[in-house]
Amino acid sequence: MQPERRNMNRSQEDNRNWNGWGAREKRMELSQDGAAFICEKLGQAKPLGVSTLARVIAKVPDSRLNDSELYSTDAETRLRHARGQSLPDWLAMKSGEFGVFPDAVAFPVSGEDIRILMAEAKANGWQLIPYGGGTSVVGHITPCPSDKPVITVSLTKMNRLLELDRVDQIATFGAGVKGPFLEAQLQAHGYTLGHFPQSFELSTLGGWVVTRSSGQQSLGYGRIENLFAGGEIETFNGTVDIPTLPASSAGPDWRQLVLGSEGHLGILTEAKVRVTRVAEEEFFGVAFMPDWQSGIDCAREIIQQKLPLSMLRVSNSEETHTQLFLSATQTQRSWLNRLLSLKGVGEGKCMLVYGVTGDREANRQSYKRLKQVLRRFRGVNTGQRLGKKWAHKRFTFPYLRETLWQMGYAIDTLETATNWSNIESMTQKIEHSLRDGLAEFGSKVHVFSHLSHLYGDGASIYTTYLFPVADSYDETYRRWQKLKTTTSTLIVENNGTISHQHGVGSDHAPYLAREKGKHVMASLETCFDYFDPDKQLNPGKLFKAEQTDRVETVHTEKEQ
Ligand SMILES: Cc1cc2nc3c(=O)[nH]c(=O)nc-3n(C[C@H](O)[C@H](O)[C@H](O)COP(=O)(O)OP(=O)(O)OC[C@H]3O[C@@H](n4cnc5c(N)ncnc54)[C@H](O)[C@@H]3O)c2cc1C
Repeated sequence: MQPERRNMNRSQEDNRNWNGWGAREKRMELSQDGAAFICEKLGQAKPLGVSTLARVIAKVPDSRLNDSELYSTDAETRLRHARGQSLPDWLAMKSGEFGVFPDAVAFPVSGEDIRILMAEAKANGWQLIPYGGGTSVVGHITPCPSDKPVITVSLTKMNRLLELDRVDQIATFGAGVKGPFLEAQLQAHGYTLGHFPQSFELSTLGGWVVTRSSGQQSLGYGRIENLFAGGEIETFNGTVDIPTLPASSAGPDWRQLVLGSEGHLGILTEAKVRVTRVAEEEFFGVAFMPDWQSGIDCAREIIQQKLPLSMLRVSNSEETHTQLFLSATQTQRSWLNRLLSLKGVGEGKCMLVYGVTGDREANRQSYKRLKQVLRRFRGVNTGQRLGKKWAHKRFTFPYLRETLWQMGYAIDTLETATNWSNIESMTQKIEHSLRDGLAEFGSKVHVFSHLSHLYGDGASIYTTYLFPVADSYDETYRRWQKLKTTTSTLIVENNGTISHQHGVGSDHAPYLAREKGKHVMASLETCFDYFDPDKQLNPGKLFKAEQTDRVETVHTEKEQ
């Protein structure tokens, strides 16, 4: 590895907020109306003081590693790779109380660099944390306290399109490529991956694969598990080449183990993905349903009829109300309300956003059928104007987090997936659990949900919640923990998955055994041990050693 590889491209690093989301120069402002709406819902709040970068750099302890050309031990670089984007990560970054830092950060440029690093790690007992874009919201990349040195391995320099096979429609990328650069490289050749998570700006292909990510247009393009065709993963037991077979009945599919492996199995260096030609036409539109139940029923009908849309999401009435306050002026809201009430859609209205992607003639047919179904469920289609607005802002919403933080409000999300027959009841339970969760502290929580990804047999429920920060970071964390624990327990106890798209990391690890059962947990651990016998890869995530008691208890309940 060459010495110049040690330090990150400083301009790229410096442009990113060190203690929040995204690029430093970007913001999402809240209108006066929007701010008043939040204050009305949650009461006035007092923001917490925020630490400075210089103060945190001064707190970074000396690295336990000697200088080497394999990695950088620079304090600021270590700090910038110590945390992801969960609410606990935000509290740590804003307060400056990071807790644990990696001892070094490596910036390999090839699979060979990673093999060398892993050989050294094996010989010296170092722990390695693979790092994509650092957008995890469940504590995937935060180092756990350890008596062994910890190196975070950033894939950021492995970001090129290495091959585009037009016959097979398979593209090979360095796994560290971020969303915009991946699409730019593909679209230059007339292709797209079509994977657009809301974190698109910063998250990477490797991160998407190993966390089983889902993009906003998964309805049309498929989730990442449909797009991931194969590639190369470096493990402590050697390189594993995953072939790109279109289909196979030759035993279990190894790709399925890489998907969701969360940096435990090895480091994905190259990912081969199934791409499609850029569509002739794409548009987004918005309809309003009279109430939540008709929104759910209409969405289910669209999906079960297999109407070929690329996206569909339905907000409940609280989310619809909130979105309109945050993004539309009073004049726009009155105009919309008047129009909708003339057509029989009133107070309980629910917003349904759809995407149509394909060739013009096919789109025309899909759109015609969509409008028929909407009418059957008494929906009012407002066409593409609001859809364009949605598409324009689809990746900017995360910037609102900083604006709200500066007003004294914390924001977080929870997500699950469950069968259609359980959707209504599950949404109610989640919202109820969050809304009343801080009553004992006299604190309000504003909660709203949407169905974000839809399937023939069910859907994912994505819930956003906001609450005023308490008068200290510790107390704010305790309140978040209470909301998270109570609601996560409720989800797994009511036939929901602990995560539809964010993965397990450390925050969801305590609930995994409930979902998988004892035998699956044990066999997964055994398999991972084969590739990482000394547990050097991202320890403390996915499986939590200290959760053994809970795992046993939960298992006994489940398997009896
Ligand atoms: C504002 C916001 C919006 C989001 N929206 C969505 C969404 O719409 N859909 C969605 O699915 N998720 C979403 N997420 C969650 C997050 O973006 C995803 O989990 C994403 O897949 C993480 O990718 P990353 O490159 O940032 O990975 P990181 O956060 O860097 O790492 C995540 C995990 O992957 C491992 N890892 C990363 N790269 C590799 C590699 N090459 N080899 C082996 N292991 C690796 C890490 O060790 C870690 O365990 C959102 C997050 C935020 C903050």
